[in-house]
Amino acid sequence: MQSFDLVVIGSGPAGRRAAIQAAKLEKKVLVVEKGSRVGGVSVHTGTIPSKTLRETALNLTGWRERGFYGRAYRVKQEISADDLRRRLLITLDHEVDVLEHQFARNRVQQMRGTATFVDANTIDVTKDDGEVLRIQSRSTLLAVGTKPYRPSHIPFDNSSIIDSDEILEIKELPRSMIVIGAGVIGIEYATIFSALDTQVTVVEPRDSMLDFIDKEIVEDFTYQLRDRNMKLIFGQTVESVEKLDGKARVILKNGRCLTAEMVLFAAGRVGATDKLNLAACGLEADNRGRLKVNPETFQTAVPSIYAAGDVVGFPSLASTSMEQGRIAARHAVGAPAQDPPQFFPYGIYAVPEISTCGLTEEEVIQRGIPYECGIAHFRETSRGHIMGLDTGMLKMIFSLKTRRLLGVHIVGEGATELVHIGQAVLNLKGTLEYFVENTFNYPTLAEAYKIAGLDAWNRMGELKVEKVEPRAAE
Ligand SMILES: Cc1cc2nc3c(=O)[nH]c(=O)nc-3n(C[C@H](O)[C@H](O)[C@H](O)COP(=O)(O)OP(=O)(O)OC[C@H]3O[C@@H](n4cnc5c(N)ncnc54)[C@H](O)[C@@H]3O)c2cc1C
Ligand SMILES: NC(=O)c1ccc[n+]([C@@H]2O[C@H](COP(=O)([O-])OP(=O)(O)OC[C@H]3O[C@@H](n4cnc5c(N)ncnc54)[C@H](O)[C@@H]3O)[C@@H](O)[C@H]2O)c1
Repeated sequence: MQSFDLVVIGSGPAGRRAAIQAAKLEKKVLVVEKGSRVGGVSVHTGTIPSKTLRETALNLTGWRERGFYGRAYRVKQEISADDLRRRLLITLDHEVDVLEHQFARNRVQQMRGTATFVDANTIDVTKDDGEVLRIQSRSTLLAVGTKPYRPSHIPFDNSSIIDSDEILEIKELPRSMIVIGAGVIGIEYATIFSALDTQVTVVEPRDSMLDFIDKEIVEDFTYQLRDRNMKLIFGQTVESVEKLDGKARVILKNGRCLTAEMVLFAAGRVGATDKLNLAACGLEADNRGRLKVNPETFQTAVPSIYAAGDVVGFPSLASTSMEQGRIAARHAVGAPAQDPPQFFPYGIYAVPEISTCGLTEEEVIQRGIPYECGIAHFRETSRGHIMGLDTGMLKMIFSLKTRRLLGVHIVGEGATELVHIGQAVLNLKGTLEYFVENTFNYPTLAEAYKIAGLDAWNRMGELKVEKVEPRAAE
């Protein structure tokens, strides 16, 4: 029986980063992956495919040029599902190739099959042909991720009623679509298909969407979606979903009946822990298949077993999963990592993008911190004029007492890139003066930071600097 210092189950962002980190520390590492290719949800059905689809949709529709040439402008008149898929396959091949090369360079061993616990340090790997290999692990990292939540009362048919994995396989672009669930996945796909001129309706049981985002940003975003004729139905629960002559019908609890060519059910995800036989190692998942860990070490209740990535719940991002995997691996092999910086960014690749880092205005109020905001609209920047942008805004929140940046919130073109300037200032504990006193490239959208900084400065006034007596020459 082969034995390893660290066995990583799952090759998504958490597993991949963990395996390479442990290998760099000269440990014997094995990655077990049940999928046909390494990369996890992130590469095959999640982050990379959805972002590639978004980029293709924006390029082929000419979306970014519509500010100049009008809403009817298109780069390609008839866009097919194959047009969208073509770029996807090239991107995915490249991602897998890079990852396999990383594993090979770092001598991370790989095994294809489904991992199941025999006991806390023994794992069976069942291959596709039924062969079972037994391995021994000093430590194990569960980086098994999640899969779409598919309740039994929804008649999924992989054609007109689908989940977010199946959307990548559609044969034709639907003319109309109902998206159930206004979470990040639902909203990203809803806005991408709306950009492709699909008539989109979103149904969400809560009274609003994206509750963890600053309310003012969500309001601006919501206005933009409604302005382009997307239907957003909040506070309504779905009673039933039915197939209907090649279409689908969604009946809401209030009696409203919606019909569309396609329904995307995007009401959350569940941890992929069902195949692990957790009972054999003394662990138990919650009712959504998720595992509890120590948030500093990612150790589960069983000391030699760690869990990281989506299987441990919020924030469920590829970016944070990688970092969690790295921290877990270091702890598992006895080389603990330093605490990560306090603030990480969150990027929602909807059309338009949203990105945020630090506290929202609602959180600042809740904590009783005296504050002031500065806002810039992209149309106030010269780069915005050049790009034909009439939407997009950047908001910063500052402490009145310390003048430190507390949060940065952006909606609009380039938001997910722009946010990193604010993130750096936040984590380096910078103040309003950084934005007011620094020179930014011109013309850029980053100039919005300067404009928002000046907007806050106009309300907060000058920094009161006590006069310092010049020191005598030493
Ligand atoms: C549609 C969509 C869009 C997203 N967009 C973004 C985005 O823009 N930015 C972002 O940061 N995040 C995004 N995410 C989230 C991101 O994909 C996840 O946070 C990330 O993939 C989680 O990584 P992970 O390592 O936890 O596991 P995953 O990527 O979920 O990978 C888990 C792997 O474990 C394998 N596995 C499971 N069980 C077993 C077993 N028993 N034996 C062997 N192998 C097993 C699976 O086959 C899978 O390959 C998106 C997710 C989705 C679904
Ligand atoms: N850009 C990104 O970073 C990105 C993109 C996509 C996904 N993700 C991650 O993937 C995770 C999963 O995303 P998600 O959108 O599937 O889940 P989610 O939990 O974010 O959203 C699910 C939504 O569905 C609604 N809902 C729940 N039950 C419902 C029901 N029965 N009927 C109708 N609506 C219902 C919820 O109120 C919620 O708004 C997220 O945590 C997110 O962080 C990240």
